[in-house]
Amino acid sequence: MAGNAPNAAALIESAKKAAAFQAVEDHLSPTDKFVGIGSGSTVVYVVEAIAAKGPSFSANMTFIPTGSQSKGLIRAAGLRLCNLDERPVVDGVSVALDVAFDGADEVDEDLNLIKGGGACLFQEKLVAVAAKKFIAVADSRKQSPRLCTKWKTIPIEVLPLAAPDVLNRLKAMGSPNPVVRSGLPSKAGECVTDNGMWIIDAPFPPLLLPKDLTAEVDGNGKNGAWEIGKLAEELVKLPGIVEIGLFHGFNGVQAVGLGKEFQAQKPVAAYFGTPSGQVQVQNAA
Ligand SMILES: O=C(CO)[C@H](O)[C@H](O)COP(=O)(O)O
Repeated sequence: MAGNAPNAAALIESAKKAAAFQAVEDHLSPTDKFVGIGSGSTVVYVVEAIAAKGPSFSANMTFIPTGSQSKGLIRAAGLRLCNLDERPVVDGVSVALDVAFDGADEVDEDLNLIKGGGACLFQEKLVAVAAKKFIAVADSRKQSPRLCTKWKTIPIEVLPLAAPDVLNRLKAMGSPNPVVRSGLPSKAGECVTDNGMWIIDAPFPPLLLPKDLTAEVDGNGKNGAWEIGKLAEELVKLPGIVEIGLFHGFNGVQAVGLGKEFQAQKPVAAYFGTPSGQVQVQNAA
């Protein structure tokens, strides 16, 4: 019956679906009020999983999108939509999202992420940091010990006017061949984000974790090796860069202890579907 065996693409789709359904089952509580919905092909199944719970489950929930694809998914599923800047303000502060679900391009062993393969990284980061709890969903190809191992470039959202200077600066920082992402095959010219910006894909050698640093290896890029936090710090300082696709630092649970609510970029858990139908969960330590 080999002719009836699912092909590789179908196995990947079912892996994404399994991860999304399990993540929703484990992390979406019936009492949640505000829920972030990310972008990409795996998040489609997150919305499917929520819709499958029936209208009464989500009747008191409001869904916050990370871009136009995500907005369309929320609307098509008949869920209540609210833009990030339109959520209620209590005691002078916009209410936190109870949970946000999003895909990822690569996830390292400390739950740092590369995002932006779908060019939605800026709003994705805004939604992630507005959530008490951020959950990543992916298929197991995205699991990696260090970022820039499998997904070899960091997506960077830039003001178009600044792109030539940012490209030069990235080269000076050790990125061998950063390029402005093309919109082809669907759009001639550059890929334009939901925010009217461009994306630069900047290759870097595998990124170090703080625990990789030693007296000999300080992770500041001088020997080509950047530690994630140091690289992120340098990149966001560059004029013209609007946001970067590195999600790093601490997660929502740690943020409360640090008094840094609304600054947590990392997920508290990542769900990976495998081609064999299993779901592997990587929880924050
Ligand atoms: O960051 C993203 C878009 O900017 C996506 O979440 C990421 O590219 C993963 O997408 P997919 O689920 O299709 O693999």
